Amino acid sequence: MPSLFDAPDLPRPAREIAPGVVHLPGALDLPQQESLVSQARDITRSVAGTPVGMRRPLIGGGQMSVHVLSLGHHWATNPYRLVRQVAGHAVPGVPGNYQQLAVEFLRQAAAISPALAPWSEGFRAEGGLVNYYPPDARMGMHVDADEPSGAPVISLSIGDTALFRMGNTLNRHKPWVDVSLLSGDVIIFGGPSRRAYHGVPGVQPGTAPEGCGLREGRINITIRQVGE
Ligand SMILES: O=C(O)CCC(=O)C(=O)O
Ligand SMILES: [Fe+2]
Repeated sequence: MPSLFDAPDLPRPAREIAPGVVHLPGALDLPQQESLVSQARDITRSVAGTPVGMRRPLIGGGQMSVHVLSLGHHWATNPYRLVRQVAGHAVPGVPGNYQQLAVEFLRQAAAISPALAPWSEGFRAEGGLVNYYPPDARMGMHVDADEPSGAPVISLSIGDTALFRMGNTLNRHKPWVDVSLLSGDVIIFGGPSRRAYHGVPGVQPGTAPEGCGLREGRINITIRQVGE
């Protein structure tokens, strides 16, 4: 679906794509991307085959095409609640470097979007999700409603280019804004868009740059504050 994606040679300034949503193109250099991928891979391996390992969650009637690893806490069902361990297996912690990255990108984003300014100090990286998108994966429109906190979500993209769709707070339909996320791009969403619908309609296979740490597919890391 290349027609969905921007021409790769267009200038890509840092900008607010919707109220409280800031795109920081190329915010992570290749060595940073490579080391985040290798760190995520080590964590994933350390819990592989356990109930807190990377998995493809069931949602509604189907199974997600994206593989998900929870960091810091895990959402259990029946009853729906935050847990720190599953069947005796501890959920892997949030790596310390996520806190520093979150604060750095929040400051950059707050300088562009006044709605994010209240969060440029005091953010706590209490939870994280590592999403792995195989080349044909996608993520449907949804709201990130699991965290009681209204703090912004800091979202890092590594690997294949993704089409990211930021919608509205009312429903999963238009109006929305589409933006191509290249390897190393960061999106921060908060303020009036913290509970907006968003999703990833597709990933462009074969676009991961040499040296990012991934040969194919895409990794998305989100860093989240959970409590108020
Ligand atoms: O992969 C992305 O860029 C978005 C991921 C996302 O929306 C989520 O994990 O809640
Ligand atoms: Fe999300």
